[in-house]
Amino acid sequence: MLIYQNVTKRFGANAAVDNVNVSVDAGTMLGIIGRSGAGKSTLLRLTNRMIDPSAGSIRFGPRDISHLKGKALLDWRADCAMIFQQFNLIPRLDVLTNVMLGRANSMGIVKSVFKLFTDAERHEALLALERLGIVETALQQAGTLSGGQQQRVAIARALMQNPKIILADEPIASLDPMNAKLVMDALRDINRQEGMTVVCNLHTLDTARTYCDRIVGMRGGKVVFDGTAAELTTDAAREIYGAGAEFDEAATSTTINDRPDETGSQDSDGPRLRAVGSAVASAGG
Ligand SMILES: Nc1ncnc2c1ncn2[C@@H]1O[C@H](COP(=O)(O)OP(=O)(O)OP(=O)(O)O)[C@@H](O)[C@H]1O
Repeated sequence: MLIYQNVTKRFGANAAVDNVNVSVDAGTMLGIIGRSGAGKSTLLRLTNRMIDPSAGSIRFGPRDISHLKGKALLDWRADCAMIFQQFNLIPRLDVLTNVMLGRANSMGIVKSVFKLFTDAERHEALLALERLGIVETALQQAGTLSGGQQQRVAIARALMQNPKIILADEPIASLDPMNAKLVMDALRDINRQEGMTVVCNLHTLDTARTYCDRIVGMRGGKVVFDGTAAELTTDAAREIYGAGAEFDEAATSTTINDRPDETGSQDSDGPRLRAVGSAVASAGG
């Protein structure tokens, strides 16, 4: 279980995350939504402890991860895989090596610098790539792959880390709808197959609705919605994104929806809400 208790992060006078209280059951696929600047990335960076909270605590199972230092902090970062919008691969290295670098935290800096991987690790990395449907790219330079392929390499690298939780910071924001769907399908598959907790920042409301068991909506650093896709009503979406936001249907190009029956029947404003999510994201970010 992941528990945020009165978590605040201030940058000067600005509370980027403002007294957040959320408990996430193990094995949940959690989506965090909100317009640009709402505090989504800050919450993830607090979770993997790239930054320290100004107040409050974050617990993962029995560990209070908000005040870890030294080896305990390194251990937590190894347990906590992070996927970024811009993939963060090493473009000149081949795909297989990039995936095996997921082991770097546990194998030590010297071994990873000299790329001293075992046959078993190579095999495991190939299996991860196969699972992601891109094993044929194993010997290509990572930088030559499409964005969607690179993000799947990043997911394979995360799997190689043997994490206890995956944090994904807008993993599909740079991808076209088809690749976005492949990446979200992969994250959901890992969540379902391994029972792995996945926390995913998303720009688009419809993606959160389609893929997430639970959705947290942030605005101005605060949690203003916490519920299921079905509970995310028109009013709740307005509260998250700001009422009366002007939007243009043409800005809704990043919608993905592989469960049209469910999302289409939840309420008659479904397409409009999707438009609000995408348009606000486009305008703000
Ligand atoms: N390192 C920092 N120094 C100062 N202010 C910061 C820093 N990081 C974030 N902020 C501020 O904190 C607030 C929340 O930013 P954050 O990046 O968490 O929002 P977000 O919801 O992830 O936005 P986006 O969707 O655009 O990524 C913003 O006002 C931002 O300017």
